[in-house]
Formats: sequence, C-alpha cells, structure tokens
Amino acid sequence: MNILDKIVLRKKEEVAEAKQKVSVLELEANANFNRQPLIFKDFLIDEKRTGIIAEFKRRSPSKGLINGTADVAEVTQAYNLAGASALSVLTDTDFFGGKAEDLFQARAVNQIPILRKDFMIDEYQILEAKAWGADIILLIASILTPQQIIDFGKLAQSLGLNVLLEVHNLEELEKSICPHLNAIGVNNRNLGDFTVNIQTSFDLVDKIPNEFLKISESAIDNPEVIKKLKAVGYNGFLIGENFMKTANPGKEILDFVKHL
Ligand SMILES: O=C(O)c1ccccc1NCC(=O)[C@H](O)[C@H](O)COP(=O)(O)O
Repeated sequence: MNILDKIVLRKKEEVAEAKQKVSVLELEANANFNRQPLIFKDFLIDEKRTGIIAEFKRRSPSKGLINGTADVAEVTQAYNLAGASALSVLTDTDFFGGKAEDLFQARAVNQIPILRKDFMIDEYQILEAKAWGADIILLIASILTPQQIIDFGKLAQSLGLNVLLEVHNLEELEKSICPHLNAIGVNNRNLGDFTVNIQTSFDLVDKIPNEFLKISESAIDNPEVIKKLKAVGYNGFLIGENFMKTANPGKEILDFVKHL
C-alpha cells in the first residue's frame, strides 16, 4: 500500500470519528459558516500580490519534520504582508502535523483567501472547511472518482467556496475536468513515490482550458522558476517547504519575493 492509500484509509476513519463528535448542525452554527468566502481569482490576478499560495506545513510524509516551532498566526501574517495571494493551511494531523485550530488561527488574523489543505473524501469535510474559515478547498483527482469531483465541487460552490482541483498527469486532468471548479493545480510531486519534477507543470499547462486559473504546486524553490511558469500561463504557485524549512519562514518569503 503506498502512502496515499494509507492517508485515505486513515482519513476515512477520522471523518467517521468527526461525524460522531460534531453534527452538521453544530458545524453550521459556527460563526465562520455564514461568512462570505473571499474570491481566489481576485487575489491571484491582483498585481500588488505575487501569485504565491504560501503554505503552513509542519511535516510531510516525504520529508518528515520540516518545522516544529513555527507559530501559525505569526507565519501566515508574515506571508500575507510579503504579498502572498493566498495561504494554504494543512489540517491533516497524522501525516502533516496540522489541525483545525491552525486554520481558525490563520483565519482570525488574515484577510486573504485560505486553502484548507487536506485530503477531501467526504462532503462532511467541505462543511468543516466552511465552518473553520476556509475560502478554498482542494480536490485531489487521484483519490476521487469523476462523480465525486462533480458532487464535491457543486456542494463547495453552493457554499461560496472556491474549488482547486489537483492533477498530476493528463489522464487525471481529462477524467476530472468539470464546470464546478475554479482552479486547476498541477502537482509537480508524484504522491505515489514522492519524486518531483517541475517539467510536469510545463507539460500540462496547455492542456488546461483557459477558463480555469492555473496553479503550479510543489518543489518550487527559486524565483526564476516562477518567472518561467508565469511566462507559460500559470497564475498561482503553491510553495510550502522552501519557506517552512527555514528558521524564519516570514523572512524567507520576503527575500524570495524581492527577486520576482
Ligand atoms: O509533501 C508531501 O510529502 C506529500 C506527500 C503525500 C501527499 C501530499 C504531499 N504534499 C502535499 C502538497 O501538495 C504540498 O504540500 C504542496 O504542494 C507544497 O509543496 P512543497 O512546496 O514542495 O512543500
């Protein structure tokens, strides 16, 4: 069983446990549930911002511990001030060291879109994302059926949430594309074996219809790569480890954006 299968198996257990603990009515009663989510596109195309979706990521299956001391409110505010167009906050605990509270804290101190970065396999998690203050949800093509992508995308958009579909190859893109998406992300990391290759983004960019925002994800570690990705049509750049692996992620992003 590869790591993605393990993550999905554990996620099914977690969602079943969460449903026992917190009812849908309780999720809907959260103040964030009635908040109007921010529009991802507005911030990505804002010329005063950088297109960077800056991720708060404590650990990962491929790298183990990345940063055990960073404070989520401090780091996400620094990302925002440096010109990030959006934030990505991991809420998976077992594999990434994140939690719902991280999203609540990031939401409380930032007014730019926030992606709930998790492995969505059940509509209940979309309601959680809204209740926790997210603006964007992630749907990963390799763990969902085309029908689930349609159903989850419809539900998310009916709640005002933006939907980012993640693909890694042409087959995933072609089977998953549907009208209930706002953005398509090409993950440069193969989630089966953790190999990374930026070329994946260059190979797929022209296959993504222009009506969708185009995002390149993972393994982006220098500003020159962003310039090249922008030149071929990408609007957004999801970066986690490059900032989080340093002692001061907020300073690291500032130095990075100076070279864009
Ligand atoms: O990062 C991993 O090791 C990983 C393993 C299994 C599933 C997903 C994984 N990462 C999720 C991501 O997509 C990245 O956190 C995100 O794109 C940022 O990537 P990076 O800039 O390389 O940290």
